Amino acid sequence: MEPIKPVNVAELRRMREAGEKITALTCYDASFALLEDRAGVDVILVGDSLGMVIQGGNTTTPVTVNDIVYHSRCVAPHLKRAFLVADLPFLSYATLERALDASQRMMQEGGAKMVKLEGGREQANIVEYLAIRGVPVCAHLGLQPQFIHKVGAFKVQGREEAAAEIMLQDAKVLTEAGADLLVLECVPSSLGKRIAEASKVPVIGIGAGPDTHGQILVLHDILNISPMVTIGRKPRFVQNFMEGAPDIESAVRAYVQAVKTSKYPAPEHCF
Ligand SMILES: Nc1nc(=O)c2c([nH]1)NC[C@@H]1CN(c3ccc(C(=O)N[C@@H](CCC(=O)O)C(=O)O)cc3)CN21
Ligand SMILES: CC(C)C(=O)C(=O)O
Ligand SMILES: [Mg+2]
Repeated sequence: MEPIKPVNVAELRRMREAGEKITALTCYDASFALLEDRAGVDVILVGDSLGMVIQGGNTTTPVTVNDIVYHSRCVAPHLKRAFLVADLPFLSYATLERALDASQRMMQEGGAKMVKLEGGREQANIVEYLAIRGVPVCAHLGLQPQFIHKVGAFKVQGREEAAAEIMLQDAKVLTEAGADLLVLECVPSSLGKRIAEASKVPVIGIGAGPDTHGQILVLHDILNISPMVTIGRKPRFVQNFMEGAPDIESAVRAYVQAVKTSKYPAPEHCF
């Protein structure tokens, strides 16, 4: 049997070039790390969404660096192939020094291979500061849940042409600063397509339409057990992959297959 080749930044770029969709999913513990890795998920994110699906809050604001490090440590040792990304939580990258300290912990203690941070061109100096020191960075544009208390609600971003232009430029500035990956959340499909085509690095979408280079969803959402879908309102981009699946691993495999074959997202999941 051939040894398993771990996914890295170069492999993600190759997949984009080859037109192979990148599959990504959040994960917070060992059992699901083993399951997702086995199911062929390419990118695994220890997301600050854990504030909602693990801690039961309404926002990601209370999540700390310790929380992400703890869950990354639960996940990292069990991945043979998947590429592990850790979210930098609220205010953990408010200064260059804090961003570097938090990233050091994510990589050295948590075992993450990349950190993710929210925001546009205003974060470029932080992205550069990390990238030139060997910290791979994923930038996160569109809906930025860490801005919920300033914005008031989780809603679609970049609907106006002026806002779309700014986001396109942000993507360019962030990749020029050294970002190796982009997450694009809750934007019209037309803007998802424009940013994906213009970007020099792979773009992974969530509610960003079918034309990004990959898709990411929150694990508990595809299993239909997150408070947001059972108690609250289900976001448009969420699909329940437990429907028709005999068990959890089959549901995760169905998600991977649906992304790889571009069956997900369907028009009803897009803005
Ligand atoms: N369980 C879970 N799933 C997620 O996808 C998720 C989290 N938690 N926590 C962090 C953020 C918050 N996210 C959200 C939360 C709500 C909507 C939402 O209700 N969106 C409306 C948009 C309405 C509009 O502007 O038109 C929707 O209908 O999808 C979207 C993303 C995505 N992330
Ligand atoms: C939804 C993804 C992109 C995320 O940032 C998270 O899970 O925290
Ligand atoms: Mg997040």
